[in-house]
Amino acid sequence: MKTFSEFGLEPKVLRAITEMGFEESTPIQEKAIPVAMEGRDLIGQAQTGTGKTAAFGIPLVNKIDVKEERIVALIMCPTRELAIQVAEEIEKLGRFKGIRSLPIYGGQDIVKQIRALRKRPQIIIGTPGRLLDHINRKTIKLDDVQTVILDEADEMLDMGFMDDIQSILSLVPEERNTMLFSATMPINIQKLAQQFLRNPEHVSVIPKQVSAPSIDQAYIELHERQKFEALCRLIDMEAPDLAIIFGRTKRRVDELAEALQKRGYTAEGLHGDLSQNQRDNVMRKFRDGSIDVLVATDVAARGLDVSGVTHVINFDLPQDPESYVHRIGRTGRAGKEGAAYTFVTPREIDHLHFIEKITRHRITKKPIPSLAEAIEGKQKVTAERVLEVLQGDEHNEYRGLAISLLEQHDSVHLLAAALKLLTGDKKNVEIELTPEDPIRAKKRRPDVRGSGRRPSGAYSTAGGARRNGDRPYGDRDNRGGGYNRDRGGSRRDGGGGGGYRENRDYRGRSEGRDNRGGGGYSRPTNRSNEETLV
Ligand SMILES: Nc1ncnc2c1ncn2[C@@H]1O[C@H](COP(=O)(O)OP(=O)(O)OP(=O)(O)O)[C@@H](O)[C@H]1O
Ligand SMILES: [Mg+2]
Repeated sequence: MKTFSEFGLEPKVLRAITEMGFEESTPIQEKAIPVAMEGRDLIGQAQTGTGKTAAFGIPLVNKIDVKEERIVALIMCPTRELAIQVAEEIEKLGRFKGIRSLPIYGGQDIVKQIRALRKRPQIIIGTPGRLLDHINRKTIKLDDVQTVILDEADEMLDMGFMDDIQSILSLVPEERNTMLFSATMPINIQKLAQQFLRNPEHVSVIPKQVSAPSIDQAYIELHERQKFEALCRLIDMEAPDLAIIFGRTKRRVDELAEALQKRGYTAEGLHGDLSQNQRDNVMRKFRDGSIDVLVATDVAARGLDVSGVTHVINFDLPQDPESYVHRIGRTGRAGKEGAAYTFVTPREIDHLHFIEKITRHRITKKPIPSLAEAIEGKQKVTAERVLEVLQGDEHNEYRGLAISLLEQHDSVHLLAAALKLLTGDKKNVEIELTPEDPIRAKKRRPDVRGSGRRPSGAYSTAGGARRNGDRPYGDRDNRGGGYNRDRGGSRRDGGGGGGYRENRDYRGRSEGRDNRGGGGYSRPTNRSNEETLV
């Protein structure tokens, strides 16, 4: 691997990279940085968590003149959280140079954004909808833009941003450098690239597996009603530093976060029905460790980079293999190890095997953790905490008390009692979640079924293995069309007792949109997508 000093970057940029703790470039960076520095258009593909942001961020920050008072670069991202995250990374990279960058996204006060724009940022990082708003209000001018970057391009198209992206790109001067990053290269991305990129260099890191090898993948087969108990045991057993739990719908996420809180875990939910402020708060708390479990819909599956995420748990099986790869890719980032667990109900087993086939990775079956394993896990954490305190000297003030207690009691008993107190008893709150319908594999087109063939051609690389150029699930415009989700209603728990009672209370579900599989949902074209979609 190359060190960053070999790219011929400015000393100030190099210094920023060093301060960020990057020593060697990642494979995608090694390939992409020289191409970008030559000013060539680029299409980039690489596995999750391998530093794509810096792959375009470093050459971008390197080439911008700090004296510039106009917007010279535009980065488009699918979600607000990603815009914020990418902006933070750009900010860090450009610190010593004094580069001014600004995230622009829906849900944030537009007047505040207009004020921030007066500080003459050189780089704008935005979601397409809100960007277009500013362009129409003439508060953002693209006449001087020399570099455009599309991050998570396939996701942006899936979210219905094609029209917006086209409008935006057609306003940028043709004489420019364009870079497109995408996990997959479906036909609509290829068309977009043909339309807006000039003789692009394909920069891809082709992995044997689609997902990062540093992620240990397992699944647990269980019934819907066993999921919550299994989740608590799994968390206790594994004692994650930080965990992300994915639920299928917004309702699911809300219920799950609340249920976990009732059991004494520090968990919060993240989905698109929360206000921007709430979303920012949850993300901040998760990043600084004041909560250690984030329960999320697929809104958190793409691109989000929180260091210290040791576990991803798919409480509900994801809709498609691609979503699976992105969800589990929230752990095992930047060369670290991670564990991914997926809950699968018996009726969903076929779907899981399909995910295995497309991702070309075997997912190991594991049993539901036993109560004993859960308790053991919790006890281990307590013991570790005690031993950690022992390292310091803050416990010295308890020595007197310890001595006097030991004079009266047996040492083992005494320590056991203290450990019990520290471990805390699980709050035995009865929890009921509204059951979700199982995911069922759609009837696949015969040419795709079971083929699992390797992709070929320049366009089908990393992500191609998943997609295979074809769409195993049909067109994503109506993703979910084949699942039973689009009944427009769902069973609701009748409450009472330990199990589920069906009272056939069907209700309309806006949550369906979390997975873009809800009833009657088709690709939106309105500009407030990023506010409503996930
Ligand atoms: N050369 C490097 N050395 C060490 N860490 C790095 C390096 N480059 C990037 N990182 C860190 O790796 C993490 C993942 O990077 P990033 O978010 O850019 O991944 P990504 O490829 O965009 O992933 P995704 O596909 O999920 O969007 C970040 O925390 C980033 O700071
Ligand atoms: Mg990314």
